[in-house]
This record gives sequence, C-alpha cells and structure tokens, in this order.
Amino acid sequence: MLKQTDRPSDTGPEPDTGPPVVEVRDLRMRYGDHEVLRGVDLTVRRGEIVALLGPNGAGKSTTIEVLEGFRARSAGSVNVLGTDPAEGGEEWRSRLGIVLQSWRDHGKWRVRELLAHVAAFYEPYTASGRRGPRDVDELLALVGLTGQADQRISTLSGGQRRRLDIAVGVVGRPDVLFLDEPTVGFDPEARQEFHALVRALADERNTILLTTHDLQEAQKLADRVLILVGGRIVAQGTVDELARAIGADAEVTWTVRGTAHRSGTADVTALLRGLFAEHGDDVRDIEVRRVTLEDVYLAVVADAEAGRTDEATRRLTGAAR
Ligand SMILES: Nc1ncnc2c1ncn2[C@@H]1O[C@H](COP(=O)(O)OP(=O)(O)OP(=O)(O)O)[C@@H](O)[C@H]1O
Repeated sequence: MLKQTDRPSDTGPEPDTGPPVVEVRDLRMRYGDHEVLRGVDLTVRRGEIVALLGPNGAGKSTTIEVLEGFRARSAGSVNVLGTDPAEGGEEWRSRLGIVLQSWRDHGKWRVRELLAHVAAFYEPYTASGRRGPRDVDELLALVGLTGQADQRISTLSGGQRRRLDIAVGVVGRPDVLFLDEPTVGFDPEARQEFHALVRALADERNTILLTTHDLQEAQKLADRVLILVGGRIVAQGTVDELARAIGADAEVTWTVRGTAHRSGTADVTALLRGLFAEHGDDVRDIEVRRVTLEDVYLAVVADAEAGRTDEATRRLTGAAR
C-alpha cells in the first residue's frame, strides 16, 4: 500500500538546468478547416509534473498525441527528449511511457502475462546504459494488482483496468510519462494511491505530463499547470502564481454588526488590519479560504471564452518560470 505524500511545495521542484524534456513552439493543428491548436508554446523540464487542463475539445489529447508521435502536426516545432516525434525511432519510443484515454484490448491475456510481454519489448534497449524494465511482481504491487495477477484482463473492474494501463505505461522505466485522464473511473482510495504512485515516480526524477478534468487532482499533483483554451495556452504557473496573477490569493468573509462581507485579496494580513482599524471589535465571523485551482481555472476559462484571451495571456503566461 502506498503512502500518501504531500502536495508539491509552492516553489515546485529544484529547477533542472539540463535541456527541456519537452519543448513546443507555435504548435498548430488543423482538422479540415477546424483549427484546433493555434500556436501552443510549452516547456516541460526533467522531474516536473505538469498538468494540461482545458475544457472538453480544447485540444489536450491532440497536443499529447503529437508529443507521443501518434499524430502528425500541421505546423510548429516539437522536441521530446531531443527528438522531433515525427522522426522518433524505436529507441526513442522506448523512452516514453504512454497511458491513453482508453485502451480496451488484450482482454484474453492475464495481467502478469501482459506485463511480462510488454516488459520484454524493453530488454533490447538496456544495452545503451539504461536500466532494464521493472520487475513485474514489484510493479504489480506498486499499482495494487498483486491479487489480480493471474486474472484475465476482460474480468478486471474499470479502476483495475486503469491501474493496469498505468503499469503498462511505466514498465519500461520511461524518461517521460504521458497520462491522458489517468484516474477516470477510480474510487477515492484508488485515486489517492495513484497520486502517491505519481509522486513516487516524480521522486525518481521522472517527467510527467498529464491531462485531467479533476482540478483537485491537478492541484495536488502538479508542480505546474497549463490551461489550454481556444487552441492556445492562456495561463501557466504554479497554483499560487496563478492565484496571485488573478489578483487574489485568498477569499476573506466576515460580518460587521450582523452584515456579511466578502473580499478576494492577495494580502490577507493587510485586509484584516484595515478592517480592525475601521471597525474594531465589531468585526466577527472571519473566515479565510485559500483560492483553489478551481477558482483560478474558472476565472481563466471565463476570461478566455469571453474573448479576453490576450489580456488573460499577458497576465498569466508570464506568471511561471
Ligand atoms: N481525428 C480527428 N478528426 C477531426 N477532428 C478531430 C479529430 N480528433 C480530434 N478532433 C477534434 O479536435 C478537437 C480537440 O479534440 P481533443 O480530443 O484534442 O480535445 P480534448 O481537450 O482532449 O478534449 P476532452 O477533454 O473532451 O478529452 C475537438 O473538437 C475534436 O472534435
């Protein structure tokens, strides 16, 4: 059983000075006359966990699939582990871990059998100084599937199947792991164990790029979030950086002689000092709530969808780095 670990610190991990693991400039993707990606720029450094967020249809899976080499882009430059995915060979592919949104095959295989089979694909790539694939039984324990090791895959529950997808994604000890909505269908306990697994992988200096609609999950796991709206990254940074960029770290509520008040602020102490200076002991029922990623996300998406993208982009894309 995995231990739960804490949310990443406000400052994120130690900055990595090596070349970025993922570097994307002006990525564009068009399906017919539908322009889905309209100039995406993003950088992911070694050891970072980055969450790519955005409304349905924003282009998150498209972006990830271009990075994985599964989809040919319309324009822009893309570099993953020093290689353009459009030209990535087998050795390059062996350094990626991929968990797709849905992967419903291999039903007749048994769990351990499939993992051993996939692990064998990685053996030829250990010669070049890389560690070999993970031990299958250790991996089964890591993802909580020891009890299902000899079960046919078609008999697994949805959450168990998703754990197996993740095991398949990490069996080759990837240098970068792409997770597309990894916890859909997880119960709360499985979700918590999965979060601990992702943190453990990041502690081994793995680089992880994930998409999710679960904002609590992103807040808990990600060192940095990117928000994709209208085919562009309209905000990026740590949750605290983004909260500050929208002008409120916290929301404070209070009453004065029975009347309720509410204010968003980047400086709770100054706000409270001002209140007490003005109203003295009449200030009551003070509550301070930290701004959540959900607050930030909803504000950013509303801004962007109302056509204030350029303004939002100026304020928020500079928040990180
Ligand atoms: N093969 C395709 N042909 C045409 N249009 C496509 C294709 N794949 C995706 N699209 C369209 O591109 C847009 C972005 O899709 P994508 O799956 O990348 O979004 P997403 O952000 O991952 O969405 P969700 O959160 O719903 O998973 C959508 O409008 C989708 O209909």
